[in-house]
Amino acid sequence: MSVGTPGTQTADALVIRQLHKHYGTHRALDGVDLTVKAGEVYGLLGPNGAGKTTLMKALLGLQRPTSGSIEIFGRPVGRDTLAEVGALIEVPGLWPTLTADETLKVHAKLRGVPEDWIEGALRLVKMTDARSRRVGAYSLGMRWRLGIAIALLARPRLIILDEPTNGLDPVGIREMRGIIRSLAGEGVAVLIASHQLGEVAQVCDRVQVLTAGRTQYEGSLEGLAVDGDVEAGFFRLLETADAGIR
Ligand SMILES: Nc1ncnc2c1ncn2[C@@H]1O[C@H](COP(=O)(O)OP(=O)(O)OP(=O)(O)O)[C@@H](O)[C@H]1O
Repeated sequence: MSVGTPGTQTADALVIRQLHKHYGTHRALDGVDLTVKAGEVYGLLGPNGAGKTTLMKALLGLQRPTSGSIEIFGRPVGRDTLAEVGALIEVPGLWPTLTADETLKVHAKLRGVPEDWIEGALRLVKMTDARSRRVGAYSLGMRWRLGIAIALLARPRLIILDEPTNGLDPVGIREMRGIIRSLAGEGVAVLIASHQLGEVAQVCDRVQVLTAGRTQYEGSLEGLAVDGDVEAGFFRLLETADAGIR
């Protein structure tokens, strides 16, 4: 399946510069920079209240930033750029009595995409065998995969996943990682927001740690490590940032 057309335009799928969002005197985002390239998996990590949802909403055009810029494939956020974006916020609500095939047909009609694109989306999430079963009988992991297939239907070149591991068991998390890597292999840019380091970090090429709207770290996962321990480095960073706020 071809989702998007890697390499035909700029390699930067998403460029965020000096993004600020203030609610009154509260700075939910305080000068965040972030770039995700085509074929890259980027993890936005931070505790509750760090500003991840605020950033996602801004890049989906749901919220106007106080200042700063967001470009998707070189253009400011708007109707035409959002056609390039697929998003999955946790596990989607699905109709239990429909099969995966029927569910995707409904979404194909709603998005105005040809039905023959369904096949590729199902293959990418490894659901061709389960396509004729009713969604009500699916495990949470299968529902998540169907959610991804829905997000992929319109062949987006940038995928945004908010807390993708919520509720998934270890098998589901492993499958999720495999699917995310396949997407990146197809040239899709993937932005994952999560408050969990362990469950998503392994799949990321680069991560950014955000606390209270500020970037505390950006770079490779290894660079976050203290004495070779990435998790220890992550928690030390959160504690240091927390102490700075108090
Ligand atoms: N509409 C709003 N009005 C005022 N403050 C808000 C509003 N939305 C978010 N905030 C505040 O902005 C900060 C960032 O919130 P945000 O939801 O973006 O964080 P988050 O990292 O997504 O956290 P969570 O994982 O809990 O969703 C928080 O302090 C939150 O209370």
